[in-house]
Amino acid sequence: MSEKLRQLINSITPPDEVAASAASQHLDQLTKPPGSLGKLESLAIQLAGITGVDKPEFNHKTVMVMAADHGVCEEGVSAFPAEVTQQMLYNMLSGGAAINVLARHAGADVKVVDVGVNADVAHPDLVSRKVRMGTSNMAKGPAMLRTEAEQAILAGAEAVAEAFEDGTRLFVTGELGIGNTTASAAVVCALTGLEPEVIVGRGTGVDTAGLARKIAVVCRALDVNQPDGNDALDVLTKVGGLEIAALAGVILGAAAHRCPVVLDGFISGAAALAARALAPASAAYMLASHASDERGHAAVLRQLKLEPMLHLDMRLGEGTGGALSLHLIDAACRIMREMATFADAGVSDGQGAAQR
Ligand SMILES: Cc1cc2ncn([C@H]3O[C@H](COP(=O)(O)O)[C@@H](O)[C@H]3O)c2cc1C
Ligand SMILES: O=C(O)c1cccnc1
Repeated sequence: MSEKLRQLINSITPPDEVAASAASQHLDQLTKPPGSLGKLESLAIQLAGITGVDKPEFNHKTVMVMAADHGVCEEGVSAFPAEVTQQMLYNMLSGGAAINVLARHAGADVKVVDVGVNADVAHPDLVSRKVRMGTSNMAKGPAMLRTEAEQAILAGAEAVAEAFEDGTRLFVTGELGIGNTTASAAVVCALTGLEPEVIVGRGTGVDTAGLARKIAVVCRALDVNQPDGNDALDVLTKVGGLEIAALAGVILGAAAHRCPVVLDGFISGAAALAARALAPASAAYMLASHASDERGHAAVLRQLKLEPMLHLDMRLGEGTGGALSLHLIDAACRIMREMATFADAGVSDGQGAAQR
């Protein structure tokens, strides 16, 4: 492992327990029965611990979209052709993709990073950090070199560092890459030991024959490459994707900067498992936005011990579920800052009353 990656991993420290406990005490003084705001309360406490500020406010949020192509597409694992990655990339750079709309609606920026799109893409708003022109077909051999997986992780972490310099204090994981639900499924199976039959899903919507082909391809990729489940870098190298590795870097980078990182769907979940394996302390900085309809996502969230905020039957990726959950994060922060306490409002608290 490179010195740079080791330094990144070592710079991640546990959240601030003092700020988390101050947030918890503040919540109990607000004019409501204790705990009655449910998950908004645990969210507020987690955000305080992450930032070290008892009443945090996130004025600058960024969806980090990592984009790359997949050699495994030649096995017929997606309902869409591989060129859609570059076509959608231009759509996203023009502001017309779902993530552009939902990020605008939530007041967040979108930063698009090319870590491995199989085309020369040039656009003033595109961050070009191309490691290579897409992965090799993992059904036939390793998807990439170990050094390339490391380079992709660092590209994600460096994109976070730049956004942090520009003022971003909360990150959302997003991605684009036709074929990436296949690579993500292989990563999840390799890291957790779960069977492809329970993890591989329909992605963009392959039919039943396509699903069977996808499962067989993931089985073959695991068999051919024998990734070491105890070595996340080996897993990303052999059956991963450049954008999946870069997303692991986004997560590690956010944790290193003590910023919350909101996970989107299945692909983000695979990256989160890899990030946690590389740096267990990063787990405390993760928030699960939604439960994706992709088969396997529920198992990924169980492995990560995360509960999703939203259940909207979405299965798009790009960071769309993450962007929607920002409304709840902002709501939790406003509760902390704006709600009156029992003392402020002259409302009797439950202390003197008969216990329920
Ligand atoms: C038009 C379009 C827009 C998308 N935006 C995100 N994805 C999502 O679907 C792809 C993964 O699914 P699979 O593994 O089945 O190829 C990724 O690009 C992911 O970001 C899209 C897919 C399509 C077709
Ligand atoms: O859950 C996701 O992130 C997802 C599911 C299907 C296709 N693309 C992304």
